[in-house]
Amino acid sequence: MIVLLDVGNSRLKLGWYHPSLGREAAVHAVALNPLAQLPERLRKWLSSLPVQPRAAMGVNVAGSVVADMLTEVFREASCPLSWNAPAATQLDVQNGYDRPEQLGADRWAALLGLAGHFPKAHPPLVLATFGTATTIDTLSPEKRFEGGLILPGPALMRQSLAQGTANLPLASGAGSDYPTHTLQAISTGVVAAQTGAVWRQCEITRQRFGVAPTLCVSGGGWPEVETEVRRMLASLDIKFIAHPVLDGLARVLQSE
Ligand SMILES: Nc1ncnc2c1ncn2[C@@H]1O[C@H](COP(=O)(O)OP(=O)(O)OP(=O)(O)O)[C@@H](O)[C@H]1O
Ligand SMILES: CC(C)(CO)[C@@H](O)C(=O)NCCC(=O)O
Repeated sequence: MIVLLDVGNSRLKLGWYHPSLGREAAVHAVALNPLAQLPERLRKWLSSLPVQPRAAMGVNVAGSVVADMLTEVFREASCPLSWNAPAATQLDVQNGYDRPEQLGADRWAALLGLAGHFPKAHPPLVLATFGTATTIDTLSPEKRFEGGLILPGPALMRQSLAQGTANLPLASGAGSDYPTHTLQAISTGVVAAQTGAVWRQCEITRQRFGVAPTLCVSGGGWPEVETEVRRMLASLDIKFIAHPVLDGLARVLQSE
């Protein structure tokens, strides 16, 4: 059994892969804040596993302090931890970033996972992930990563308005076509910004490839934007993928 880790900006997502059983569907999330509690939480999770893992593989976008902390916990558990880094090509995916190593390791693993969900010929794919940050990445029919957007995720957008202005509250709640009070105006604005960015990438991708993309969506922020995305992009085929990053890591292990 091999542990899979997706170390994001706010949370660590943990799963496992078994060579004959594949990837376990259930995923356990651990907050990175407070960081001092992370080792203990991780040890507890490790000791709850039915079989002690022999190795771990992950991606990390949370920086070297977190990476070092995790490496140490896994070393103590006799379970060496390796990191999957973005490359110019890996498995069946090509990386179109100017400097492939600059691409977030989570985005790269998610693209590897995405490609695995489409083993046969497919239209262009747009993968929108609504996490701490939102990323909207395009994979061509030839499985080349063409590039993508980074913007604040829905929660970060709402927080930035509350922190950066004198009068605006931390908003939540349903949207409206014509918001008539402040909370609604903010909630609607945030969802519209997320949806607009997705719409732009889908439209640009349709123009580039001459065929509508399949929109794949993921992340804890998806429920917040789902109604609006489905409304504004009603003509598109939309597919939810629960854990593309861990799917990508499992594919890497499967190929070894
Ligand atoms: N209780 C909640 N607290 C904060 N965000 C929430 C909550 N419920 C849903 N969300 C939404 O989930 C989004 C965060 O998504 P997700 O949990 O996938 O990210 P994350 O795992 O924290 O990100 P990262 O991978 O960068 O650590 C927020 O932008 C927000 O819209
Ligand atoms: C964009 C995030 C924060 C999304 O988690 C992460 O993938 C990251 O830190 N990326 C590095 C920069 C880039 O992908 O261009």
